[in-house]
Amino acid sequence: MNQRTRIKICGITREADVDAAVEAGADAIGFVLYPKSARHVSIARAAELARRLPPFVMPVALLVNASDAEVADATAALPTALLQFHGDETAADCERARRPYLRAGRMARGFDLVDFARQFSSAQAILLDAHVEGYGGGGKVFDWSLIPANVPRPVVLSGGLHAGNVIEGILQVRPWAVDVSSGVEAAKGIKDADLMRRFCEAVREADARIADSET
Ligand SMILES: O=C(O)c1ccccc1NCC(=O)[C@H](O)[C@H](O)COP(=O)(O)O
Repeated sequence: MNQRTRIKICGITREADVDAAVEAGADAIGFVLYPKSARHVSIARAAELARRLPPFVMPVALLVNASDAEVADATAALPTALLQFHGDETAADCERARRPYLRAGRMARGFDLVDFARQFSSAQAILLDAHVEGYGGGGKVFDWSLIPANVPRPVVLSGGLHAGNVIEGILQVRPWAVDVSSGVEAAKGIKDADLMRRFCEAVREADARIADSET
């Protein structure tokens, strides 16, 4: 049973936001390597920011339909990073990286998440995001009732989360982890320390309610 919902804060571009996210309680920090994103950082910049992370806080390198060369550059520059494939990558594409990875699934009515999770059986987890233009980071909540009970991989709940809805999301979905970007921002790529703190506090509140309900 997942006693503590892990927290990923994504789209970090500044040193102060790395430090504030860690202080707030993030378990993982996402760096968007997708050039078309407003939260994009270069591989070198992501490596520079990742060097600020203390032990036990994981960097996540986020890729969208990157070339094998780009993936190789990212894994060389970020040797401890978990990869997150957030485009149209196949399981073979993801596995060629030979690195633990998350695979994003963009939830929409008719999307067969169980089959998708079976396809990506080598993924550490499936990150469930809303189906938005530009692949991700859209700040949009999807219908959590679309998530079946029998997903055969750990689930990361994502898409439009914030301090005001994450408790409900955790109680309803019971994910392994939650992921947030827009919901803790002052502007795209500019995180708000107070919003990050409140988000992580809300996740702790959800975990406490679950623990109480099981005693
Ligand atoms: O964050 C982006 O700009 C982005 C762009 C393209 C693909 C993925 C992207 N982010 C991936 C993430 O893991 C986000 O945290 C996730 O989509 C949730 O974002 P939000 O709904 O803004 O919390």
